[in-house]
Amino acid sequence: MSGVLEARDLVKRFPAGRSLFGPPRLMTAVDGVSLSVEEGETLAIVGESGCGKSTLARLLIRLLEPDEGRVLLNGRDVTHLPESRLRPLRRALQFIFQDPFSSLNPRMSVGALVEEPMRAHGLGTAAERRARALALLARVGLRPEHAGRYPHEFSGGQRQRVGIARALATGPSVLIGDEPVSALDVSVQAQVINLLQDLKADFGLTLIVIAHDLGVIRHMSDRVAVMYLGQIVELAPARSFFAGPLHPYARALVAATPGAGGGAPLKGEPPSPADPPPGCRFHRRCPHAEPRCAEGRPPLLAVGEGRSVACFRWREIGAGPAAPAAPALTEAAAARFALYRDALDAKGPASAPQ
Ligand SMILES: Nc1ncnc2c1ncn2[C@@H]1O[C@H](COP(=O)(O)OP(=O)(O)OP(=O)(O)O)[C@@H](O)[C@H]1O
Repeated sequence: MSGVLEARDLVKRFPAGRSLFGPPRLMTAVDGVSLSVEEGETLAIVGESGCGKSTLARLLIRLLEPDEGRVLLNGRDVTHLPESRLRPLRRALQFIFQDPFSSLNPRMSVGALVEEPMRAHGLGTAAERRARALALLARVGLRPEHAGRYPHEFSGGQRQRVGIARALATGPSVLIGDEPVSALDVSVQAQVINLLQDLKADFGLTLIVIAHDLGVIRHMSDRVAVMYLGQIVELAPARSFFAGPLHPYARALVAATPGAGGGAPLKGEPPSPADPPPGCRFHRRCPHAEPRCAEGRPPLLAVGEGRSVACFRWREIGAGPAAPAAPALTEAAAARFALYRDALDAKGPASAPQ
């Protein structure tokens, strides 16, 4: 595997209101993130609301320009390419939005919505675009007659399928899903996750998935990056992460997952990114904190077996009482995944899923 997308020391600041005197205040939404997304993997980015997941994803696909650091696509520095030269990158990196309804133009038919990115990128003739749109709609489980209908005529799951077909239209190599299933009913979530998994295999895609739900992430990711207040605090293969996270924040996140059997709950709210604590940003909420944690920022260190952790005490914590293991999918959810797969095998993708 090689790095498709690489972040090097990315920093992104936003205005954080005005102070009475002096310059406008800034908050650092992404604070020194380095990361390599490997070809063909599914990388999950997790963390509490506001920790910078979406900002990081937007930096990676150059929907935002960083204040510091670099973004590399297939080894090429694309950090400061002007919009006029971002066309190939826009083709290669596509976004799946959380709320498919708000991301789809209600006045366009579904067929036209899937054709539009191809037209925008000057791909194929009108007939070729039409044929490809129909093929993509079929591939995501919609029928040819759906092409003439409008987004409001579809269920949430079907609209997300349209969003996925549209994202695939330009032949991207990387798909980024920002909470791609969190707006959907639980039963439909499983179908869309399985669809993404199948598409990933068929099209040789690399997936970056932002999600709150660790059950979803456990089911679909190869690696997990945990963010806290703009920084990555743990990066690990999903299997070892879910067998026992090392960073105290990651352990608390996993322990808080329904079905994980509890464990030390997270104390308090995350601090404001406009006024982060010194040292380790988690130390005020950390049950393992000691004085040095308030003084210096622990670096994200490789600790073997492809894992990295930003904690001075990871070794003692890892060797301590068993880490909370993330719950497996509930039996009901697992059965739904299996059912969906069976249905696809038996009838093909046009079996009108929700
Ligand atoms: N365009 C913007 N202008 C000002 N502040 C922003 C902007 N975008 C994000 N922020 C702030 O940056 C921080 C990180 O936001 P971001 O959306 O990246 O977090 P997140 O982890 O994706 O959160 P969520 O899970 O709630 O979407 C938040 O404090 C947010 O308010």
